[in-house]
Amino acid sequence: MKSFAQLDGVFVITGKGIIRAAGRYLDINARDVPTEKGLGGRHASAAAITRDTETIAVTVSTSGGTIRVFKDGLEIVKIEPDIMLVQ
Ligand SMILES: Nc1ncnc2c1ncn2[C@@H]1O[C@H](COP(=O)(O)OP(=O)(O)OP(=O)(O)O)[C@@H](O)[C@H]1O
Repeated sequence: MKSFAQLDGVFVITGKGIIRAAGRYLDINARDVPTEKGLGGRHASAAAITRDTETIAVTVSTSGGTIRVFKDGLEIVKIEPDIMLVQ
């Protein structure tokens, strides 16, 4: 998985956690999706695919490592890497 993560594009993972594909391009119209200022095409298309299909999308930003989860076209979780809680 680590080496496939080097590919451009997204992983497609089933609800049961099985990876179906890697390095896929999301061919979707992301123009009207509300994403945070400064985020690019990858985050917008991740949000858009959850608006148009029954999916969730998880992104890890290459600039800073912020993790976001999108559902129904909206960001529902945001985890900043410097606020990591260790139990
Ligand atoms: N619709 C898409 N499906 C899959 N990959 C995409 C899509 N749009 C952009 N990417 C890829 O994501 C990478 C980052 O693109 P971009 O900088 O526009 O996204 P970003 O949302 O700012 O993400 P990051 O914070 O990681 O840079 C690029 O290599 C680009 O090819």
